[in-house]
Amino acid sequence: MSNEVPLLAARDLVKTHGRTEALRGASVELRAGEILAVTGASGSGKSTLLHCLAGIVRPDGGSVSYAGERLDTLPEKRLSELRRTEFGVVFQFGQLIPELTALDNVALPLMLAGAARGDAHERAGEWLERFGVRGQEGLRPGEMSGGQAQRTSLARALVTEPKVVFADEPTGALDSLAGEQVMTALVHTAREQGTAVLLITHDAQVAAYADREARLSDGLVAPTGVTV
Ligand SMILES: Nc1ncnc2c1ncn2[C@@H]1O[C@H](COP(=O)(O)OP(=O)(O)OP(=O)(O)O)[C@@H](O)[C@H]1O
Repeated sequence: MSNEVPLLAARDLVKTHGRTEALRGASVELRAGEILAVTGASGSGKSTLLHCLAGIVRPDGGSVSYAGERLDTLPEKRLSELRRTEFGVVFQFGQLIPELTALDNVALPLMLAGAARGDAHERAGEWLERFGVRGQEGLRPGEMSGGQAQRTSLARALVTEPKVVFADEPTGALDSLAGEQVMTALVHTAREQGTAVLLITHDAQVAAYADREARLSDGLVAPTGVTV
């Protein structure tokens, strides 16, 4: 283990959904620029861990710190600002806005951050090009292939140049070729930008793209992180 201060750290996280203890004292760290795969069986608590780390859900116990700041106790206003400026998220089913074109979907986070429409569109176009979604800027998500839509989601997650991208099974709905293209694009861009990635997957081939693996089992992270 390095002595470097982690960018994001969860300690002894507990989260209960009704009677289900999704997390039972899970601890995990993510360093700046690191790609960490969180793996584990279905129901082991992977998504719940991601939601707590990304400040989407507050844990019932334990702590989450981002760059030395406690997220779990942060007022909602500051938390949503942090999510908007420092974090990007990608889910299994892209979750693009179906009524908006690819260009507008990617421009949206910039406009929410105050960018003018023209500037936001220009940068969104550049990011779509980086992710190989060239010439499809005017398509709506339903008119794109799964891989194109997911690469558009990556562009949307990275367009604000966040410090951390949270990716929950980003290839889970794709065939293996499209999945490889998505992972290659994500890893390449994260390395280039120095973006840390918390990648949830149950697929060993996807986990192999990461620097390190943390395995969840019944709401706990296995004692030693496995290096891949
Ligand atoms: N909103 C919720 N309400 C009730 N139970 C929930 C909720 N979210 C998660 N759970 C339960 O908590 C446990 C952990 O779920 P979680 O989605 O975090 O696991 P996971 O490892 O991501 O699973 P999968 O790989 O199937 O997505 C599961 O037993 C799940 O059924």
